[in-house]
Amino acid sequence: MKTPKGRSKVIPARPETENCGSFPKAAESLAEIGRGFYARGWVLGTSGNFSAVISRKPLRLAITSTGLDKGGLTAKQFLEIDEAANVVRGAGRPSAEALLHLAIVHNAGAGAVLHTHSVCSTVLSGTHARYGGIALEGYEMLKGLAAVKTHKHREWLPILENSQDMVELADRVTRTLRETPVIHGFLLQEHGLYTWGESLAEAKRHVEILEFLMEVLMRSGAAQSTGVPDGADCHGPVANS
Ligand SMILES: CSCCC(=O)C(=O)COP(=O)(O)O
Ligand SMILES: [Zn+2]
Repeated sequence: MKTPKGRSKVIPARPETENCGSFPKAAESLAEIGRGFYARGWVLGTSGNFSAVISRKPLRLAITSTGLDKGGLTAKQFLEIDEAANVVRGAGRPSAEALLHLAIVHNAGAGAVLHTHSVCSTVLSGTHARYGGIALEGYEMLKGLAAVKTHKHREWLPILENSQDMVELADRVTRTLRETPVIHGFLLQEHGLYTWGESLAEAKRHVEILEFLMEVLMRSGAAQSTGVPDGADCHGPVANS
């Protein structure tokens, strides 16, 4: 590309290429993030899975093996997979949800994909399933999502019906991402949260922001319905007779 003065313009590397090129480095960073999420209670009981793009052409992901306790996650427990979820480095089976990671990488341009199973995402994805998603609006923390500049932003977190058929589910994930390209994550009903980012750091931030906002929603609901005496209105409890 030429500048108006005819000089070649240096195009900065896209942040999404940040993870590329080093499987060991990506696995190390993902393992550290996974242990942190376990400590927060977001990936208990072997739940959750994590991946990062390490090469785009050909497509290669570092991804967790299936069935791991995330509390002691290490870099050695990661596998390298290709665009069809075949293992090309390491021994073992990749996450059962690898096809969802690939669908997100393909259709959201993600450089990293993180999946958590917090109590809040599990509860809210059930209570809000009949609305098709959760609208998050008015919170300063929304500005932690990529490209969001104001608390007035309305973030739509779609809820997809859960399934054990990963081919079918990956297909619905793909359709959701094509139909609503502005989202930063989605919920699987009574299952958990998927979010992603151009870089691993961005994906981690998105988990923290979305988990925070879901916890706020849960606690706000509880705050409104607990400690309020029967028959009370917003001016206080009814007088004792
Ligand atoms: C008790 S976790 C059930 C499976 C699941 O939803 C999950 O996130 C972990 O699956 P993986 O195959 O990645 O271990
Ligand atoms: Zn899961």
